[in-house]
Amino acid sequence: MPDAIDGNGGRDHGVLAVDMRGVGKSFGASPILRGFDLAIERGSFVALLGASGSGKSTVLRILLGLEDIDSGSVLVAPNRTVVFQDARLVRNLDVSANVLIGQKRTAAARQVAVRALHEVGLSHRLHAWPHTLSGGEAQRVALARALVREPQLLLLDEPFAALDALTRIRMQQLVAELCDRHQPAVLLVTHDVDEALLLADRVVILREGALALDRPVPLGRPRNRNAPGFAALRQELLQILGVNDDVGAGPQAPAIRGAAE
Ligand SMILES: Nc1ncnc2c1ncn2[C@@H]1O[C@H](COP(=O)(O)OP(=O)(O)OP(=O)(O)O)[C@@H](O)[C@H]1O
Repeated sequence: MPDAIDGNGGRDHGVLAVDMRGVGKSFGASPILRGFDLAIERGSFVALLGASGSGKSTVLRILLGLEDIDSGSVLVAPNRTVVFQDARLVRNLDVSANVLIGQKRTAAARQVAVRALHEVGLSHRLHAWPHTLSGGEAQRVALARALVREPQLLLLDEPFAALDALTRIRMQQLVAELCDRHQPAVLLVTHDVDEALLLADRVVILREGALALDRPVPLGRPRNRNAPGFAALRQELLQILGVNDDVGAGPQAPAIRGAAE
């Protein structure tokens, strides 16, 4: 288990929800994290990008206490919760009971659940069964379940990856609103550079076990993809991730065009 941040340490922990220093982690002979550092201030939204297999989910699992580390130190806010790519609802519990999983089901708790479901736009589905929900609705329930815990740290592991493009946009807007209102610290793992830039105060990139970039996102809110500076930031991140997002302009394209002219 990582140690809990209690605000009494020698470092300035009172303002941090996450403080990972020099973390090393291997699976067998494969080093995944090598001297990985990440600090997240309370109330701050950080997006973690990186190639597939670079170790993003491993970072989240370490913060959840599901993986031990080999070296370094990890301090984390004790009140933390996670939303995964799939909502992980319990099939034989209705929506409001799913929101209250692990909580005492008092009348006051039920009121909190109703309020949270209202916040995510699901007041009309309080007693629905999980199998009757769309993917977007199920993720809203997962968000409501996270909200009722009033986490100091909200971990989001590609929470929109399984949703269609339009639902994804709506969910991004919802998460931006909820985080603005509740102000948890957030660590969002995503493959989507636009999503990172739309939501985060800071973007960090994991490469070869360490941070290849730790960059503030100097865009106002609410945000959209047409904001001045958005496109330039997007290019910068794609370049560091080693991605060229031109479609149809591979190395062959000019020669083929030339041959046809
Ligand atoms: N329990 C485990 N045992 C052995 N190897 C593991 C284990 N968990 C993860 N790995 C390996 O560690 C590496 C990092 O995995 P991780 O899931 O953290 O990457 P990721 O950046 O989240 O990837 P993706 O973007 O594809 O989800 C991968 O090579 C993975 O196969």
